[in-house]
Formats: sequence, C-alpha cells, structure tokens
Amino acid sequence: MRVAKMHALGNSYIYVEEHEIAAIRHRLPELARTVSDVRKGIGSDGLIVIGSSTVADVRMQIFNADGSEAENCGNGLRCVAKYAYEQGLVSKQEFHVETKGGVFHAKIWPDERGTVPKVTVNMGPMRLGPQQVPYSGPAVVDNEVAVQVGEDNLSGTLVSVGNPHFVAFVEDAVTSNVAAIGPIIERHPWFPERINVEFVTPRSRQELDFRVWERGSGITFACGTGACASVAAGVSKGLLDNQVRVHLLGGDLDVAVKDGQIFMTGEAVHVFSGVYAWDDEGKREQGSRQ
Ligand SMILES: N[C@H](CCC[C@H](N)C(=O)O)C(=O)O
Repeated sequence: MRVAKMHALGNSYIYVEEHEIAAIRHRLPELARTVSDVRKGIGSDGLIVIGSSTVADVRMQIFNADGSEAENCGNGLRCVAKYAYEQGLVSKQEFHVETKGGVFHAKIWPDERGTVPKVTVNMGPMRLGPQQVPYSGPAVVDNEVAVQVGEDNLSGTLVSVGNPHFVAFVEDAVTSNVAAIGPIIERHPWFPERINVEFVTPRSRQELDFRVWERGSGITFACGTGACASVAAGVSKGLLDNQVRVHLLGGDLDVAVKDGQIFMTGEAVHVFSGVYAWDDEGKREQGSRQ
C-alpha cells in the first residue's frame, strides 16, 4: 500500500488513503500497531486514514500506536489538511475535515518562499468539565479532579477537544515525571475510555511550557488537541490570556481563543512517501514458520 509519513512538531503518523486499505479495514488497529513500531515497522505515533466524507470535504480516522482509535488529533488535522490540498483531494485552501469527534475547519497559509506552510484549524468550542469527557469518578468542582498518584494527589482540569484530556498545572512541566505519572492517570478507573494527560506550566500569561503522555501512544513530541485543551483550561482558570504560544518538546504551537472557539496554528511536514508491503510480510512470515 502507498503510504506517507508526516509529522507536526515531531508528532508523526503514517498516512494512508482509504482506497489503499479497503480490503483490510477490519485490521486497522493491527496495522496501526505494526506501522508504528520503529523496529519492525515504519516508526510513528500511530496511523491516520484519509477518506471521503458525506458531511465535509475530507475525512480523518486516527489510530494510536497501541491500535486504539481516537476521536481527534490536532497535529493530524494539520497534516491531513496539507496532504489533501497538495494531493488535490481538495481544491481550496480553506475546507472542512470530518473526524469521529466532530467536523473542523482548516486553513492553509500560502508558502512563504519555501518555508514549511502553516495550517490553522478551528478546534471548536472550549469544552470543560466531567460531563464533556467519559468520567465515572466523584463529583467535581470547577472542572477539576484530584487523582491519587502514590502518596500525593494530582489535580487536573477535564477538557474535551473531541478527545478527552486531563490538564495538570504543575511546578515545572519540563522536568515533570511524565513517564511515571502519565500512565497512572491515563488508565485510572475514573476514566473508562482512558485519557490524555498534559503537564503544563505558564511562563507568562502568553507562554506555556507543555509536556504530554498521550492515551494510546505514551510520551510524544507534541499533541495538538492537548495544547488546545491546556490553553482552554488556563484561560478558564484565569492563568492565560487569549493568545498563547505553547512550547512543546517538538516545537511551538500558537493557540488562540476567540469568541469561545479555539484556533491552533502550526507546521505540517512531509517526511516521505512510499510503498509498505504489509500483507506480503505476513505471508512471508507464515511461509517461514511452516
Ligand atoms: N492520543 C490521542 C490522539 C492523538 C492526539 C494528538 N497526537 C494530537 O495531536 O492531538 C487520543 O487518544 O485521544
């Protein structure tokens, strides 16, 4: 199958058009796990399928590296927008992308003399609180829930960007123990569909340090929906202004809140396009086992 690898701030996915995988639709979680493996596959944070839509110009389906399907992916939306425009799947520089978590408006900014084009996506309204994410814990005040982690409690704001997020404002996001704490919260019983976990620290009212443990993929270099969830949480807590530069491990993302809608602007980068022989690989392996 023909695939492309793209990344946004180092958050990479393998992109495949729907017609390339029509015969193996029922095996997409398995394909996501295989292509994401940096040793036995291509290496990425997951798989994204680009298809046609009856309600938008193009459709995005996103699978994490563990094969779980997510409702949305901010970095993926920017890369799908770039891919759809450059491959002629759409003819305009502004169009809509359908995801499991809603339909989102994307705008591609013209190339500035060979620089990597920026893409802006309207990620929808700020959706905070336990009623917005799959949550089965105790009653929550001010959209915040405190989860026990070892001897301590870690408070986080619950936010949906189509997918669920637990945003923790911590002393220093850059040195927070994401690998130890992230999985505990991701898989906490109060989150029946698991949850993405952000660790954030305002440098000022317009700048935010950000690290993330993603549901289904673990530590990634960037999480677009997570950056939007973090700014929404910070604005609601009175800690951030409406225009914030988010400093992620892989680079910066500009997030703005206007009339209650969250706008994310950042890069989308093509790494390579090629052919991935997945099923042949399966047959060869079976052959060698006989
Ligand atoms: N791990 C996420 C999906 C990918 C989100 C992230 N890569 C982004 O850019 O928003 C979830 O299970 O909801």
